[in-house]
Order: sequence, then structure tokens, then C-alpha cells
Amino acid sequence: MLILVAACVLVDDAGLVLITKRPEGKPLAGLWEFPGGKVEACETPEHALIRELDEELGIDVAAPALTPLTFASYTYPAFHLLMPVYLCRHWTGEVAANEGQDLAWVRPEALTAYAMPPADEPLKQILPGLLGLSGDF
Ligand SMILES: Nc1nc2c([nH]c(=O)n2[C@H]2C[C@H](O)[C@@H](COP(=O)(O)OP(=O)(O)OP(=O)(O)O)O2)c(=O)[nH]1
Repeated sequence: MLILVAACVLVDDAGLVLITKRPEGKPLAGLWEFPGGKVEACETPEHALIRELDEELGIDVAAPALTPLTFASYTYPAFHLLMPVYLCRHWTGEVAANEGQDLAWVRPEALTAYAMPPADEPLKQILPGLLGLSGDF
């Protein structure tokens, strides 16, 4: 089974990236991830992400502010994850932990210090380079 999850690398003015901790009771609990979630039927990945960022973090993101950055593709025991990852540098509102989740703003090079789902391992390695080349979207 293929599961489509949209995720976002939110980058603030200082170049820090937001990661959030998966809460207890969910699969992969306690691991840090990029905000996002499953794309529902009849939703585009962009609209799923805009919805999740509003629900999880209370921020408004406009579709043009989402730039395709990279993707993850990983086989978990129960499904195969395909995860388009977008870059977002512009949003309105203050980032808040709407679901009580832990949040961390980290330097891209420091992502390797955080335990993340196995699907995210390659992303940790390539993000510093990708963000260094990504310009000012
Ligand atoms: N958001 C996000 N999900 C990730 C990442 N890496 C990774 O393996 N995943 C996996 C974990 C989950 O199996 C899946 C996301 O599903 P989820 O259950 O959190 O999505 P959701 O917010 O729609 O949750 P729910 O409605 O089912 O509770 O993608 C990541 O960096 N960000």
C-alpha cells in the first residue's frame, strides 16, 4: 500500500528549520519530523500541507509559498511512504504547538543530532546543501 504524506521544511529568517516531535500513542512516537501529514482523497499535496500547517501550527501558508524541494520514499512494514517535501520561508501568524507537540528550530546541519523516522535519514544528509542552494524564495 502506498501512503502519500506531504511535509514541509519551514525555514525562518535566521535559516533555522522547524521540526516537531511525534506524540506518544502515534506510530514512531518520540521521533522528530517535518510538519505535515497524510494527503486525503481529493486533496492536492499542497492543500493537505496548508491544512496540516494550520491545524498543527496555527500558521497560514499560501500555495505559491510552497516550493517543491525533495521527496522521501521508504518502505515501512505496513506501507510504502511517498513524501513530497516542500520548502516554505513565508507564512503569516506565529508558529504554535497547537497539538501540544514539542517544537525545535534547528540549524540544517544539526538535524543529524535528532532521532527522526528512517524515511527522513537521507533528508538530514542533503538538506544543508539543498537549503544552501535554494536562494530566497
Ligand atoms: N509529517 C511527517 N510524517 C512523516 C515524516 N517522516 C515519516 O516517516 N513520516 C510518516 C509518519 C507517519 O507514518 C506518516 C504521517 O502520518 P500521520 O499519521 O502523522 O499523519 P496525519 O497527521 O494525517 O495523522 P492522522 O490523521 O492519521 O493521525 O508519515 C515526516 O518528516 N513528517
